[in-house]
Amino acid sequence: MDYFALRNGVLHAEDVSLPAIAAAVGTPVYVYSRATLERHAQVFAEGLAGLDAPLIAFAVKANPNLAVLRVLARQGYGADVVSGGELARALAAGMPPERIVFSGVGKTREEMRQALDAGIRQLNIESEEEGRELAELAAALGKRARCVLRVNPDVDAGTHDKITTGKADNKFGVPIARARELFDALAGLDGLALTGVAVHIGSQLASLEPLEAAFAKIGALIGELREAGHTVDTVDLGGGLGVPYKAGETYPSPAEYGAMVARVTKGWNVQLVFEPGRVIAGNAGILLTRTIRVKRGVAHPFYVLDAAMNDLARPAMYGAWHDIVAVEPSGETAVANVVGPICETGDTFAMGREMDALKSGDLAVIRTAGAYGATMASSYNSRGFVPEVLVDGDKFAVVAERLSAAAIMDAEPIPDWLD
Ligand SMILES: Cc1ncc(COP(=O)(O)O)c(C=O)c1O
Ligand SMILES: N[C@@H](CCCC[NH3+])C(=O)O
Repeated sequence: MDYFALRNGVLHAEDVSLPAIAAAVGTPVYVYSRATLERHAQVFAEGLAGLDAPLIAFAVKANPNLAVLRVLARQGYGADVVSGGELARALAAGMPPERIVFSGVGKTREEMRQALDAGIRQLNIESEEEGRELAELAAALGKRARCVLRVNPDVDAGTHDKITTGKADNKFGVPIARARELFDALAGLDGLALTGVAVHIGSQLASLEPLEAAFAKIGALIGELREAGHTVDTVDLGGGLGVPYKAGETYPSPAEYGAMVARVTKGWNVQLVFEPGRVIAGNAGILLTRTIRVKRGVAHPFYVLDAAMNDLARPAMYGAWHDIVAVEPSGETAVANVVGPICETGDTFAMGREMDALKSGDLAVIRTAGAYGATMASSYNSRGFVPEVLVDGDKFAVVAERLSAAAIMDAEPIPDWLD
């Protein structure tokens, strides 16, 4: 069921018409559907129903909005965080520390301390140096840091190069071949309780095969570590499930993913942790925008939107496709270039795209923008930060205010010695 659907010719988010949101909040604006977030959270959890009490930790980087996190916390979700800021958000949204895991290749000492103070479930350590620093810090605080070792299985996830994380030359994790040696070095340290492994090979995966290949390598590693006398009670399988960005595309379902995981992890006898991001939030959000100008081009017209690459970076950054549709489609289609107003040629959402015809003033929607959308926004060209709205049935609320260019200027003092 699509909670972003036409009703009497007008696109709605659940029971709220998008023109009503545009009138109240202005554009561009991200709009999230609570019902969609909840359904995705439930479908993902149901996909894992064959497993013994897995921990599902939403990858906060995908959508760190506090209201969104609160919705997921209410679904029993925990959080996968990668910075002190994300940790603070997960806690503020009501995620219990025992459901929070901390990933990331460059945790600072201060962030480690924050994690220890909060008493989170585990830190996923990514190097020997990090493990030693954490051990020393925890011991000094009279604690033992619960942690797992993130390994790099050298598996090609078959996704965009910039979001592949499990190939040998990527910065993430430690080479799987060194895992045993690092367990030998770290597991005995006073300040550490190193009792598991983590793996995450990339994002927007279109196939389960690379995941299965990576998980099989983890299975072999568990045997090797246990044989060497180490405890392995936790395995964090990361996130990565892709979602359709084009109408009609299909991706592996959470049920297929869960069945594969159940088959591969049979007999592991560990607590499994999952870190889904995009599959939960991606199709739970859209970017609502207004057409500022329709400009004649050589081959195709340019539709200049009031949303730009600073609001949604994915097309400029990865050449990513997002469907773009009119909020009140006239039934006419056109072939157009869809761009933002920023002074970069890369500020382009689509080139030569057959789509709903738009004229100046028309509202349009960029779909599948609930993950890695607002969270990657900037204020480039001094456009301010895009606001966010959460819809719940027939009501909606601003859950992130527009941070205006003026508000940003307020945080930029000019030193008096420049006078
Ligand atoms: C460690 C880690 N876990 C989880 C995720 C979430 O990935 P996705 O949004 O593809 O599920 C990411 C991002 O790729 C990540 O780096
Ligand atoms: N930002 C990326 C995903 C990165 C995943 C982070 N590990 C995207 O929009 O597709």
